[in-house]
Amino acid sequence: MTVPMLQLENVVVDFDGFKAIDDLSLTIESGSMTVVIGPNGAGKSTMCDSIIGRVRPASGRVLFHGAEIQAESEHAIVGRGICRKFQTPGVLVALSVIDNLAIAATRDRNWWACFSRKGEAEARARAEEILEQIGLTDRRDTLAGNLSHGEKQWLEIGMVVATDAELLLLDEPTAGMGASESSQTATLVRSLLGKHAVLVIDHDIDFVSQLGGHVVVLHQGRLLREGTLEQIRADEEVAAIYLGRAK
Ligand SMILES: Nc1ncnc2c1ncn2[C@@H]1O[C@H](COP(=O)(O)OP(=O)(O)OP(=O)(O)O)[C@@H](O)[C@H]1O
Repeated sequence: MTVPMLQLENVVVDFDGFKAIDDLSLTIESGSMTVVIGPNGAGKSTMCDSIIGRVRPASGRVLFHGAEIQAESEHAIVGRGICRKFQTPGVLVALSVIDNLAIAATRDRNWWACFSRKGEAEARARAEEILEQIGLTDRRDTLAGNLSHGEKQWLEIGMVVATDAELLLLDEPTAGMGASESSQTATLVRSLLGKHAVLVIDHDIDFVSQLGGHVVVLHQGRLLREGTLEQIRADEEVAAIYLGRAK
């Protein structure tokens, strides 16, 4: 029997008696796409926080390739190959696009990073590849601070990709984007699958439908439903608590 890449087993996250995550179990396979939706306060960000070690579950387990990681430091979890992009772009605004990517590609995920930095040439080559993948070739030498909001988001996705993490967590990658940029983002995120597994949190149902992944609906910290978007859309309870409300 093969061990799934990531498993949440009965995870509970408790903030002073309030269960932000309540007995959540979830499996993510290598190379796959999982899209997490749910109303405000459903626990989506807290779920990601529990995967990357930012919050500690009160009970339950988080397993990466079968190893328990719920008590590990964020640093150790990044070292295992899990990397998160936050909603707000965190690019280095005074550096060019290519330099941002090269720095991200240089960072060695292992704890001895300072002794074993990837070769400069290797990192530059990887940065050029990613530049093309994120569609910013013609912005190569532009300072990141001069990019549009959408371009910054793509650069940051590129920086997460440059870490070569196996599991990428993308928290609202289309925040602040228009329809055309969102659609390009969906194409970019889909292009990452296979080499990476991607977990996306997003509110925008058009974007979710363009991603075409396995959809998980959280509600009050619990897994309400999971399935294809079509199955989720057809579910009356989901419509009542989430899709109906979003209309
Ligand atoms: N550090 C904290 N201390 C106390 N309560 C918290 C903390 N972090 C989150 N919560 C609460 O936990 C619940 C889940 O929050 P969370 O941010 O995970 O939801 P979400 O689904 O990501 O929401 P949104 O879509 O609005 O970002 C909310 O009721 C929130 O107020």
